Amino acid sequence: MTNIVLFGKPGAGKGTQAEFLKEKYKLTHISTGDVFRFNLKNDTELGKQARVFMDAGDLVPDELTTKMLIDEVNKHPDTNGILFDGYPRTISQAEALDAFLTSIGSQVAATIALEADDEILVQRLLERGKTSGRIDDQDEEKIRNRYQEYNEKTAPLMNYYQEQGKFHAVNGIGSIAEITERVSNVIDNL
Ligand SMILES: Nc1ncnc2c1ncn2[C@@H]1O[C@H](COP(=O)(O)OP(=O)(O)O)[C@@H](O)[C@H]1O
Repeated sequence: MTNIVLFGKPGAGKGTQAEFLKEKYKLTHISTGDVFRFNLKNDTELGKQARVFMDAGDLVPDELTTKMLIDEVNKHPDTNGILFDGYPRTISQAEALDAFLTSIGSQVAATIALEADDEILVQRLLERGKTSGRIDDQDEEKIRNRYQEYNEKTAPLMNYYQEQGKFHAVNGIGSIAEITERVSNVIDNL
């Protein structure tokens, strides 16, 4: 299994790139944000538990998120590899992911970060909020809260993966195709 973690701030383009990369490398794309939104929409028990956190732009608690993530991965026993989008977002999640992948005889092959300037990203999210219906994209204060969550809880993961020699940064500004090309260069050289 070639497991890739797509890493980046809210709005950095993880979901957009994932759509191309999953086709190109025949990977299973798991977006924790999408799984949560699906559960919210269908008003499942998980959705009910996650809603308050998501609507505020806070992270959903690790235990709930990790359980959901493992359930998703287990739905694809024969996959070539997983493209993780939005997970892990905390050190505790990264450790849980490592432990889980080790338990199935696998590992993270690489973490690829899409880098972009905060101000550009906030504008992108506000644009997306006009059409996506996502509550967390419509309010600048909630967006700023997501960046704060990112800086406090998610940014430390860069070090975590750097120490393992698995961290690769890619310039996330450019056309979608240009960025796919940059990410592909990293994957092709693994
Ligand atoms: N790994 C995670 N841990 C905790 N909460 C998460 C995780 N992934 C997604 N969420 C929740 O879902 C929301 C939306 O996720 P996502 O679409 O990936 O966000 P963004 O567009 O901000 O990158 C997050 O703000 C958070 O509340």
